[in-house]
Order: sequence, then structure tokens, then C-alpha cells
Amino acid sequence: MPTTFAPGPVRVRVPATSANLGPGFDALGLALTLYDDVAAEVTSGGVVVTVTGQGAGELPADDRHLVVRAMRVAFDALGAQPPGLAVECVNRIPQARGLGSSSAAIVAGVLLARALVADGEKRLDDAGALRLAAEIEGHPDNVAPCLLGGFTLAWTEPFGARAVSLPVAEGVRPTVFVPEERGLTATARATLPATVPHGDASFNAGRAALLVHALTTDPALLLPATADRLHQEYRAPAMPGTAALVDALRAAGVAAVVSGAGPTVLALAEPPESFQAGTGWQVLRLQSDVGGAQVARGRLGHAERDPVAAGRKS
Ligand SMILES: Nc1ncnc2c1ncn2[C@@H]1O[C@H](COP(=O)(O)OP(=O)(O)O)[C@@H](O)[C@H]1O
Ligand SMILES: N[C@@H](CCOP(=O)(O)O)C(=O)O
Repeated sequence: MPTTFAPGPVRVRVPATSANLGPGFDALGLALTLYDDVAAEVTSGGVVVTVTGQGAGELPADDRHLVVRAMRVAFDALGAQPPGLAVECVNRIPQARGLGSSSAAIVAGVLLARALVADGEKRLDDAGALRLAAEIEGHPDNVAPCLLGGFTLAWTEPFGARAVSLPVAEGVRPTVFVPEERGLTATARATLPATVPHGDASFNAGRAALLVHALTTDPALLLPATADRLHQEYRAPAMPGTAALVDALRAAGVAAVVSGAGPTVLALAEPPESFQAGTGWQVLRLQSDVGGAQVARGRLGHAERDPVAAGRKS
């Protein structure tokens, strides 16, 4: 069957995500109530991208834009490229900080392309969308919670990524500390060794398993459950402020980790009133997103275009 395009614009709201959560390197992730809104429409020719909010004036406005790149990959999987595209992005997820902005852009692109094809969901089901998004990103631990919401466990089979989403226990209070400085995930991945001591691998396996219990059932165990030996220490020299804040929060009894590849810090419980993070951190008190990426027909409306009111799903 030839590929035909659905008429009119489509839009998607995609959550920020925090990956690793300490011991779950490249596997565990949490969707957060902070969102990018993206709309797209098939046009008669050319590519036009507009960006408001995070990345405005910095991101490319053509085929090099990550949302468009992901759309192109997805359109290939769906059977045809459209003659032209108009894409509007309202971005609230800080970029290159460890909050899954690139995964949000990729998931947005894959889901928008699918929604712009008449029988898109038949050609690319949800499992296929996850596999494609993870392949583009290179690791599945951000795209999984972005697509599914909640707390996700992702893994890779010979045929691609798979994931399950688990509900987060009451009492988990994600707070992120976002610094001004940026850090690219690709750079942070390059600091990791090719092999690790067996003892460290075994330490992390136990803590990652405990974290599944702590996040879904018993948040009182979050402090020991978020200890890590596989990535945070290797990355600490490149982000000393992040490492110091994680240490200070943990010393105050708060389960804190490097969010994704950093340099943002994620705390899974409210820090005590008396706790001072110091200057230079934007502190966002969030919740765990439920449901993940949401697609709808039509352009972005007034609510989706508001660059700051980002807390809840509309
Ligand atoms: N919303 C977006 N639209 C277009 N490109 C984006 C967007 N978000 C991130 N990117 C691209 O991805 C890069 C950051 O990706 P990455 O290093 O993986 O950090 P993050 O932890 O934020 O995902 C940005 O520098 C930019 O090139
Ligand atoms: N497991 C990855 C997670 C990267 O997350 P991001 O939000 O920083 O892109 C890693 O640690 O490299």
C-alpha cells in the first residue's frame, strides 16, 4: 500500500526524563512533569522550524534539527518522505543538562511522523516506535520513560529496545537542580571505562534491583538504593559542582544522583528546609509524569505555547 499523509497539523507533548537514577546505568529512567510541546504539518515543499523557549536562536531551523532528523528516520520506516514540513517547538526542557532533551526531541519526531501518516499506527506500532527512538538515541533509558511515562526499566534484545513502566510510590518527590553550564551526553559517555571491576558490577546489580522496590513500594530505602559505582565517579572530575551537590544531599539523608549524564542533580525526596544548594542552581520541584508522550490533532494552542507554564499536562 502506498503511504498517504494525514491532512492538517498534529501535536505532541513530551516529558523530560531522568535516566540511570544512580545504579541503573542505561536501563532505568523516570518521566518528569516538565514538557516540550511540538506540532508538525505536511506542506508542499521545504522545511521550516520555529523554536520558542529552550534552544531558541541556537538550534538549526532546517533538516539538521533533531526533531526533523527523527521525523525523517521515522518517515523512512513508514514508507515515504512528505514533500515539505512545518514544525513548531515550544521547549521547556533544559538542553544538554541530563534531563533527556534529546530523547524528548527524538520521541516527538517519531510520534509526529507516525501521526502524519494516514495508517501510521499500523505501520509503526508502539513497540516499533520505542525501538526506533532508542536506535536514534543510542541508549533506551530516556526514550522509554518519555514514551511510556512513570518509572521505566528498559533493556535491549537482538531485535531492539524493550521497556516496561511501573507506577511510582507515593512519597517520591523528584526535585532537580539544574546548573547553567551544559554537558553533552556523548562527551560524558566518553569518560567511562570499557570494563569495570566485578565487585562494582555486582554492587550495582544489587542496588538497581533494590531501587525497583524502593521506587515502587518503599521510598524509605531510596538512599541505599541509589548508590552507584558504574558511572558517577568516573564523570565527577568533569562536573565537580554536581558531584559535590550529590554528596551534600546524600550526607543530609536525601537520595540524590546525577541526572542522566549530568550535570543536573536529581533528588528523589524533598531536601530539608535548611538545605542550601548554593548559588547557580535552578531548583525545580516536579512530580513523576504518568502516561508519557501525548499526541493530539491540531496546532499548538494558547496553553501549549506558554513558554513557562509547564507543570501539568493539558
Ligand atoms: N528540543 C530539541 N530540539 C532540537 N534539538 C535538541 C532538542 N533538545 C536537545 N537537542 C539536541 O540535543 C543536544 C543535547 O543532547 P544531549 O547531549 O543528549 O543532552 P540531554 O541530556 O539534554 O538529552 C542539544 O545540544 C541539541 O543539539
Ligand atoms: N544512560 C545515559 C543517560 C543519558 O541521559 P541524558 O539525559 O544525559 O541524555 C548516560 O548516562 O550516558
